[in-house]
Amino acid sequence: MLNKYARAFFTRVLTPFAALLLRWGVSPDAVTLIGTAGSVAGALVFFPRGEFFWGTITITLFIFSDLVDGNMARQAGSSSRWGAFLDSTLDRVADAAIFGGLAMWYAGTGDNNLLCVAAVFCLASGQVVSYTKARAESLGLPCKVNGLVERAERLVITLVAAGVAGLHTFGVPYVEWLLPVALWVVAVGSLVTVLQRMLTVRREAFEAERAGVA
Ligand SMILES: CCCCCCCC/C=C\CCCCCCCC(=O)OC[C@H](COP(=O)(O)OP(=O)(O)OC[C@H]1O[C@@H](n2ccc(N)nc2=O)[C@H](O)[C@@H]1O)OC(=O)CCCCCCC/C=C\CCCCCCCC
Ligand SMILES: O=P([O-])([O-])O[C@@H]1[C@@H](O)[C@H](O)[C@@H](O)[C@H](O)[C@@H]1O
Ligand SMILES: [Mg+2]
Ligand SMILES: [Mg+2]
Repeated sequence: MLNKYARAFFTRVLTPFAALLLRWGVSPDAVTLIGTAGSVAGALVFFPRGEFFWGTITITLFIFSDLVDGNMARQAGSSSRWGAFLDSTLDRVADAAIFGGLAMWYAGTGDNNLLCVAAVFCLASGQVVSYTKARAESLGLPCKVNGLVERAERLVITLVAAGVAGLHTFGVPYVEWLLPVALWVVAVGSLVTVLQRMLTVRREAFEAERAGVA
């Protein structure tokens, strides 16, 4: 949904910045790599210590690189299969660090086994959501449904909740429940998305076989 409705807005806003980076000689691959490194560092330095506010701010600053790298490649006319592979692969790394960092907090000082399980479930199911599409496409099937909770939704729900919950450290009351709620929403939403994509690919596979496509 966000991919469909918010992408045009962010493309307009980020295009001048992407053009500036190109003028400075920065490559899209460098932006992909630096953005991932910053997101991973923000997640693994701050989240396991329960510093959700600063973790979210750091990750948010770097994660927008995922919108900038493709924008740069398109402006430069250098979009490539390698770039697409690098972008998607490193997205998985950043996602693992974000939900892994939250799981580490709940497994340690956060001391909540159930929420640790929820965070691990978000990590695993998010990777499976992405895998369903990648594997379908490798088999020549389009996987035409994106589903309820794509990556942008998983990140926005989790990061908004983590950022606001982190204000608890500064004395803001009644905000810490937001992160647990977000984790359950993302967990259930990702499960629904996996099922939506699996059913779609099943139908597409049977239709392709009936039509005699190998
Ligand atoms: C009080 C609370 C306030 C809260 C405010 C919250 C506001 C929310 C703010 C922002 C919402 C942001 C939504 C963004 C949605 C955008 C949707 C979207 O586009 O999603 C997908 C993208 C990128 O996808 P992808 O990488 O596939 O696209 P590219 O454009 O890069 O194209 C890929 C192709 O490009 C080529 N290529 C790429 C790279 C390369 N090296 N070479 C290449 O050739 C190749 O052809 C590729 O195929 O974006 C995402 O998935 C990222 C989502 C970002 C999510 C932001 C999360 C931040 C949210 C909230 C933070 C709130 C902080 C609150 C703090 C609270 C304090 C009180
Ligand atoms: O499939 P998903 O994880 O919800 O969503 C993601 C897409 O929105 C994104 O464009 C792509 O670069 C990622 O690798 C990933 O596939
Ligand atoms: Mg990108
Ligand atoms: Mg990406």
